[in-house]
Amino acid sequence: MKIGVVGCAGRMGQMLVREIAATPGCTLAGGTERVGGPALGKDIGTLAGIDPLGVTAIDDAATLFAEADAVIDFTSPDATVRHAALAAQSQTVLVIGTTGIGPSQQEAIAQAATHTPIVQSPNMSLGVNLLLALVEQVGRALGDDFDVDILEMHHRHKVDAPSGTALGLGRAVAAGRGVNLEDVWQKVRDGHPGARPRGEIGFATLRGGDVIGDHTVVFAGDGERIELTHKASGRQIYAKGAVRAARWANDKKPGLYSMKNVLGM
Ligand SMILES: NC(=O)C1=CN([C@@H]2O[C@H](COP(=O)(O)OP(=O)(O)OC[C@H]3O[C@@H](n4cnc5c(N)ncnc54)[C@H](OP(=O)(O)O)[C@@H]3O)[C@@H](O)[C@H]2O)C=CC1
Ligand SMILES: O=C(O)C1=N[C@H](C(=O)O)C[C@H](O)C1
Repeated sequence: MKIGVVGCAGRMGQMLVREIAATPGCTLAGGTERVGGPALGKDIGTLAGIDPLGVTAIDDAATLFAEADAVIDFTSPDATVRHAALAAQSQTVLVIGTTGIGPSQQEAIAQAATHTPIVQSPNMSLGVNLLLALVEQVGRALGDDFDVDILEMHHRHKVDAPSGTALGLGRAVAAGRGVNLEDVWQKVRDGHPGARPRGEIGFATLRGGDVIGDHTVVFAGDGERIELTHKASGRQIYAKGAVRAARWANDKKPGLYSMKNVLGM
């Protein structure tokens, strides 16, 4: 299976190139970077810190989509929407890990998925997807007798907040309680917000250093507290999940899928 990587010089792009090169049955179809980017023309293996692969980074995503069976995208929301349109045009499988995607961008992705299989998840790791299932179950069992806040910490370079995973965890708790996250979320507390309303789902965002990704869901009741935590110690968990998703989607009908589908959860 030929897999392409858009944003191949990024933190996740490099990890994906390494993962694809090491996966039997997969070959690298190529990689892109943005127009004018410093990685253009460089070997994507060298960029990823492995032996040269004889494939250089290009800025023409349409060519990559035409050549690849699947493309993996961990870039930025605007770029992802353009890539989803190209995937629809060429009917290429697309795996989206990019977070910080807004409602109108999400609609464009859903539209593209009517033409080709797209797997989208804010976190491709097995552990976080298990955590999503657990917090939905705990949210359902405890209801709003317990207050829920979601804490996340990431490296200093991260540009979106709260993280896509934190929002996904909030959505899972809300689903367990039978409410919409958007009706109950509190993404920032500042000044004099007053006492906590019943049913609120809060978020706390920490940024610093080289933290890869920590998430904790706190269920705080009277006299007791449950905390469910996931800590990533390497980015390979995300790359492994994304390559697995690309291979899984290869024989699927057009549609918008999640890691839940890929993992059969
Ligand atoms: N779902 C998951 O499991 C995970 C998701 N993520 C998400 O993935 C995204 C990327 O994260 P990360 O790798 O750390 O970020 P990086 O900034 O390191 O990588 C993004 C790369 O995409 C490039 N890029 C931007 N626009 C384009 C374009 N139009 N065409 C081609 N390349 C482009 C960037 O280039 P330039 O630097 O020039 O802008 C950069 O090289 C984030 O949204 C992050 O939250 C991260 C880890 C796991
Ligand atoms: O930007 C990151 O690094 C990560 N982003 C994803 C998110 O926003 O949840 C997943 C992971 O936590 C790493």
